[in-house]
Amino acid sequence: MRKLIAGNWKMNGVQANLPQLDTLAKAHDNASVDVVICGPATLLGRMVATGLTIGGQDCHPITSGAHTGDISAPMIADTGATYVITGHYERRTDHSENDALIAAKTAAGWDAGLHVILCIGETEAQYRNGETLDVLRRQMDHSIPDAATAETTTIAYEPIWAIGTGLTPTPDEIATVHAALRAHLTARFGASGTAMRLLYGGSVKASNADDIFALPNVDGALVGGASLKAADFSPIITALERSA
Ligand SMILES: O=C[C@H](O)COP(=O)(O)O
Repeated sequence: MRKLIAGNWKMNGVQANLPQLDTLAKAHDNASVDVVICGPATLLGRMVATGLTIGGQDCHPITSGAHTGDISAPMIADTGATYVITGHYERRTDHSENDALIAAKTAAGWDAGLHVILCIGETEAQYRNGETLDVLRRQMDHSIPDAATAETTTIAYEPIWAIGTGLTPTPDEIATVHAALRAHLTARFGASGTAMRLLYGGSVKASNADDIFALPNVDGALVGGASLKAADFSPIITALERSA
């Protein structure tokens, strides 16, 4: 399986930031891993023009209609983007998205021909109470539609308490969680579950990337803050290439 590194710009980025992508595109035009930037909807078309692989950060579960401010999966695909994130914790929290809605958005992404990066993760309280694996299995069972395949879907494990905090689980904890996720995916989806990429996300940076990418069942990363500047993101891409 080809590893994947995805940058999530979240609600950041205006036209003045596009040269960051030109720098990345030049530095990694022959990358041995898949490199994706999930940008703000306002910039997707311009981001596609850089030659990088581009994704959206969310999509509506239906294709069109009276939903002011929303963006559908076909609209994302129309920009030339080929990926979309669903289930990110900030969507689950800021917009009260539940697993059923995330499953519908995921299916909508597939229908539009987009590869979906579906996020799961536990809160700090759930982590402290030892509920992590139960929470993640429940999220996977209810937010990943039955039709998921390795070709259409990537799962990103993002402990909520690690997002943007500088905190990360220990390498042993990440390895334990990813092994459990892999076992669960294989039990449900067979060979496709074994081949489905599993990303780690949450405070990934150049200084911890090698340790995280060396872990079994870590097939890449979903990177937030450190994906905004080419100077920060490029060494993380290179670290993933080293591990591939
Ligand atoms: O989508 C990315 C994640 O939320 C991780 O964000 P972060 O790298 O800023 O912690």
